[in-house]
Amino acid sequence: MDSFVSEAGLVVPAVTTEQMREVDRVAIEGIGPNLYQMMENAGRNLALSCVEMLGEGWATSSVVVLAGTGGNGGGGICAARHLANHGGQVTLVVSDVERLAGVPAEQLALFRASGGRLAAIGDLGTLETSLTVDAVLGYSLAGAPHGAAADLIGWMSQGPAPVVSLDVPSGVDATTGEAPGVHVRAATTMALALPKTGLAVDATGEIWLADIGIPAGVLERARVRPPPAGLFSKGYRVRLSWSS
Ligand SMILES: NC(=O)C1=CN([C@@H]2O[C@H](COP(=O)(O)OP(=O)(O)OC[C@H]3O[C@@H](n4cnc5c(N)ncnc54)[C@H](OP(=O)(O)O)[C@@H]3O)[C@@H](O)[C@H]2O)[C@@H](O)CC1
Ligand SMILES: [K+]
Repeated sequence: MDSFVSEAGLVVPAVTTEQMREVDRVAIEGIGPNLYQMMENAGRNLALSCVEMLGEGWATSSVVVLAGTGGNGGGGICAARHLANHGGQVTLVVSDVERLAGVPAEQLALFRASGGRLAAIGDLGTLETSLTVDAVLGYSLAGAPHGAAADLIGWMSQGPAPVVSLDVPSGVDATTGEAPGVHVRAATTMALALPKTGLAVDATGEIWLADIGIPAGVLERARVRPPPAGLFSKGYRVRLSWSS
């Protein structure tokens, strides 16, 4: 079993998709955090990672955010809003705007009010990007990517710009690390709450773990080991490495 270790040497337990789904269920159906809170923390941490990856003068670089129709997409749309709010040159492309619903759809309404640019998937060929955010598919990947999601993955693979993936590189199975079809090769992957067992693969690139505010009591109720105390003592994102 691959273990994930912080730069301070703390061993962080990894979870399968099923375990993460149970954590989400306990949080959303129980005492919280609710999906709005978790997605906001995810998106804000992702925006901060983008700013750090682009460095000084980040706001003059073009950022393309590719979002799918579910929670992964919602986190990407949220990050796009935060970047646009701070003056970034952000272009958002959603795989299928009509299929957005619930909290992800509300994230899009917020993005539209941010002044960021929403482009159609047909405009992909015209887009320039210095950094691409991969928020297409998360841990609910079901089979080989198809349709618009596959098109977005293909677009990311053909360009030189680095890709930062939210939670898991799109097309990679969050439990096994296998890719049933096309998948993203990320420069960086920002995992949410806990590393997934499927992240111990090269497609992940650098692994960062973002805290999205889930208390230890919720993890314990989901029968998942909480991360070691002090893991986030220096901030909401920590770099992890894995050793097979
Ligand atoms: N606490 C947390 O951890 C939080 C986690 N969060 C994030 O949510 C993510 C999980 O969200 P999720 O369950 O909505 O699914 P997600 O992975 O976004 O997929 C969405 C859609 O993709 C599609 N699709 C699937 N397979 C496909 C294929 N082969 N080829 C093409 N399309 C395919 C399918 O759409 P459909 O086919 O039904 O139209 C499906 O509905 C998780 O990874 C994390 O990033 C945040 O919400 C914050 C809190
Ligand atoms: K992703």
